Amino acid sequence: MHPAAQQITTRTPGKINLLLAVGARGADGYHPLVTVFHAVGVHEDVTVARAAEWRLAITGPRRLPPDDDNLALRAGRLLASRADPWRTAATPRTLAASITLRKRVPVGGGMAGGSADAAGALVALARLWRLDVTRQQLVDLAGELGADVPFGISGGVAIGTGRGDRLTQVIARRTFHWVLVPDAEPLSTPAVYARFDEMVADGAITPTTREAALARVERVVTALSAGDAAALAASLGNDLQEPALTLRPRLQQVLDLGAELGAAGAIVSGSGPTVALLARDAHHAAGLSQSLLARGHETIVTTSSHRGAHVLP
Ligand SMILES: C[C@](O)(CO)[C@H](O)COP(=O)(O)OP(=O)(O)OC[C@H]1O[C@@H](n2ccc(N)nc2=O)[C@H](O)[C@@H]1O
Ligand SMILES: Nc1ncnc2c1ncn2[C@@H]1O[C@H](COP(=O)(O)OP(=O)(O)OP(=O)(O)O)[C@@H](O)[C@H]1O
Repeated sequence: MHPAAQQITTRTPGKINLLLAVGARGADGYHPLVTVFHAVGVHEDVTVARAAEWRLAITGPRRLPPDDDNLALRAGRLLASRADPWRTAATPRTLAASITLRKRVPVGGGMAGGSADAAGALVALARLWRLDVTRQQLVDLAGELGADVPFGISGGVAIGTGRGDRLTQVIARRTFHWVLVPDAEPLSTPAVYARFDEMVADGAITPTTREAALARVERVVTALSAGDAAALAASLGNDLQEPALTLRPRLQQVLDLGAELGAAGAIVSGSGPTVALLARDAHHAAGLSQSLLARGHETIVTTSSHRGAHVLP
């Protein structure tokens, strides 16, 4: 047997929602969703090392203070509290770790960066502690941390229902090219859902029924499997886009600019404020990015990512 690794690093993708159909708020405060998650190559790396007590450090181009509420720490503590049935002879008695996040996903950007950190921490710690736990058991635990966390583990393309945490994986090996435009200020996910509720109450928008949502999913999945960027662009949809735009009106200018510059499609990612522009190919993406940079916008050029949280060699 190999000696137990003292340090493990995982890599986990951020996401955009190709489709985000939102139903009416339920009694539990959550909205029933039908969504198509699409992982992109903007990654969070989570390094864990054996330690006597919990520690957190944050590095990388996107920063936030390393406080006790960080989702990666919450993930670690949750796994430690549930680990007993999964212990092996190689599992340390004290389950704590030092966690280092290398963040690349915009913070509070609607791309599930914090969720990716939690997903990456679960996979990394399960390996560090030599737990006999299945990926599905980790996915189930992930759902307790947040609606977007299970997808961080599975990655690729998945249809999400329930709170967005019940996943059905879609085989989609084609690669799509995206130019992401982050906004300087985060948007709060609960605030965007609350704005959705206000707009529903005002009659400005209507929640999407499950039947309507499933028909839209089919269009997205067909476009994905054909590798057809134009068809995918035509099938993109986000019910949180209007609420996000009323909270952050300047995002409309980015959407309009994307269309003007010839993006195949333009959508707010999840609860925003990051805008995702779909390009025809890598060359088109590079050109779009250049034009946006020349107009003073930050951009991230990326593609579909086919793997969820995985251990780096
Ligand atoms: C907008 C999305 O990113 C789309 O994938 C997700 O729905 C948000 O997922 P998340 O940030 O992991 O969400 P959680 O941390 O579970 O919940 C944060 C808050 O978002 C709202 N929320 C979330 C998911 C959902 N299906 N309905 C909701 O209303 C609730 O107000 C909740 O209190
Ligand atoms: N590891 C983390 N990385 C980023 N934010 C975190 C983390 N842990 C806790 N948070 C808190 O969660 C908030 C939102 O985080 P995140 O970057 O995941 O937003 P998001 O991408 O909009 O989320 P989602 O798309 O899942 O709704 C941050 O403003 C921060 O206060």
